[in-house]
Amino acid sequence: MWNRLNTDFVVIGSGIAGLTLSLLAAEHGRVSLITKGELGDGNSRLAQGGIAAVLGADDEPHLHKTDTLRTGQGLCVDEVVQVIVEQAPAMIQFLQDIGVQFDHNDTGQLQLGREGAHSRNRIVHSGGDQTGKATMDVLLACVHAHKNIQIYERTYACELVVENGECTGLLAVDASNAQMWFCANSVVLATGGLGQLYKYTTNDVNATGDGYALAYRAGAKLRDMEFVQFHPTGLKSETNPVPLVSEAVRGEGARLVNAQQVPFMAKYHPWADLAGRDVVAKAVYQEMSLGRDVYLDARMIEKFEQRFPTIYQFCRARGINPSTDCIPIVPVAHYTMGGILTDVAGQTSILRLFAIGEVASSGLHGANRLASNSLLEGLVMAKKAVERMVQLPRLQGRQTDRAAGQIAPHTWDRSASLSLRQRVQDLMWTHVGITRNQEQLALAEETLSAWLKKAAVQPGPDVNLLTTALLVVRAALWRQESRGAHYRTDFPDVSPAFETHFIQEGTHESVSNTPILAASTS
Ligand SMILES: Cc1cc2nc3c(=O)[nH]c(=O)nc-3n(C[C@H](O)[C@H](O)[C@H](O)COP(=O)(O)OP(=O)(O)OC[C@H]3O[C@@H](n4cnc5c(N)ncnc54)[C@H](O)[C@@H]3O)c2cc1C
Ligand SMILES: O=C([O-])CC(=O)C(=O)O
Repeated sequence: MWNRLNTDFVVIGSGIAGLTLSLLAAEHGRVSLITKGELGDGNSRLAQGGIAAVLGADDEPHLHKTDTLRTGQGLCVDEVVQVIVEQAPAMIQFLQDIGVQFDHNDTGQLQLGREGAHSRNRIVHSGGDQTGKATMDVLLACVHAHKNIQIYERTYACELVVENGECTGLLAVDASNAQMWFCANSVVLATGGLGQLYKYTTNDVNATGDGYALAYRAGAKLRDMEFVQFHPTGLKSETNPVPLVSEAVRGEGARLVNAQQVPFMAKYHPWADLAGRDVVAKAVYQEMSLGRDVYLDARMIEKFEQRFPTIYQFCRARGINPSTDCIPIVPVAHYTMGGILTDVAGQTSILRLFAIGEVASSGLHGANRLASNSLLEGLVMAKKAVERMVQLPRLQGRQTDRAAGQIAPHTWDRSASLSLRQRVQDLMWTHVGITRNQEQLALAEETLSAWLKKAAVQPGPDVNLLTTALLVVRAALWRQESRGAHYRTDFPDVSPAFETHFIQEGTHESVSNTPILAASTS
């Protein structure tokens, strides 16, 4: 039996987006905060480079906006970019007010770093390359201290409850398999990305893309799922996740070199090592396809250990000293630009269902995300969503037992089976990776569909994993061009005919067996 719990806001996910939203919403009512692992798990605490915000004397919001739009290659939503870059300095101030200590220079000003495709220095960071951890530690302390926030750790969000076109709750199971039905005035998906669909990724093990599948099954619209960003500089390693070597290292002067220690990026782009992430990842991939190993030469960076302590430790653990050795690197799956379609306040296509952070497609990133715009998006969209949610008329417990009753209680395995996860990761890496083509994608679609058919007998994480993988593949098949992070070897150029979005809309009826059929463009 689903055990009914009444609350005002249900928040799924405890990364930067979920924690910030919980804190702000808790000023207006009771928050139930649900997270798959321990509080604060996910990608946010791994963030290295920092948070982009216009704070320098030579910078202006319109420059940050221009950089974001250029990098997104025609698919950003202007209004959303405008709002997010304008709100950025206020959100940095918010973090400082609650206790986050950003790094300062000798004159006491915030130290502003540089990353790819930014025309100005505008990345604030903390502890050198520990921005995610430093920010999350403070947010976690605030959330723990707030009496209006009830925390549910090791609890897996299974299914959204939709009644009469409105999202009225969530079904979840905890580690003891207790089945909870959260009835709320609004439900927020802050479930992060899908990097774990890929064999090589920087993403936390929890980033399995559950939120996309939940939203799809509830009947929500998803946009631009083909755009998965590959970071050019994962530290060459067979571990999961692969450690990241931040783009900020190139911002401090490091250069990509071949085995002969010759820099090569200038031949690919005028901005060389600080070109957009898609350009650099593709260049590294091309060099490697010619059988050449690629390295990052960071030997010129003074006091590397102080500026990048995390990366320094990653390297030292593998016998590399960044001050004397070049660092072997590989491109790895890193970020999901596409996601659950939302407006500028995180409202999805289903009333009372919100999506914020990496799981959302707010329109900030388009076909390719500008570095350090993601933590920023999570912060701003958390604020915007709360402002909208508190205006909704209250449901006041109008949820009917029928809604949850439609979904039979299950014994949920809370993690996808290991062998299936590995098979999906291998398939996605080889067929839906940095480059893709019709043949590879068609085979991936066929294979994933067959696996999904088998898995759908027992709803759970396997179904979510496969559903999300299929959403990526279907979108990649549709986009017969190369734009941003999506590179089709059979359609290598940008096509004006595809300067548009790909929308996949779930059907609410598909709640237990997930046929992925409906798709449209807008
Ligand atoms: C190594 C690395 C470095 C990065 N560096 C930067 C950077 O410097 N600057 C920047 O802007 N961006 C950076 N990014 C990207 C950025 O960190 C993420 O996009 C961002 O943190 C996402 O925040 P989020 O709150 O949306 O999701 P996450 O922080 O990933 O949190 C998702 C949460 O949802 C929970 N969850 C998922 N599914 C379920 C479920 N079914 N039930 C319950 N809970 C669930 C997870 O457990 C987790 O708590 C980096 C990413 C990585 C991986
Ligand atoms: O540190 C990095 O390179 C990662 C980063 O900024 C981002 O993903 O925005």
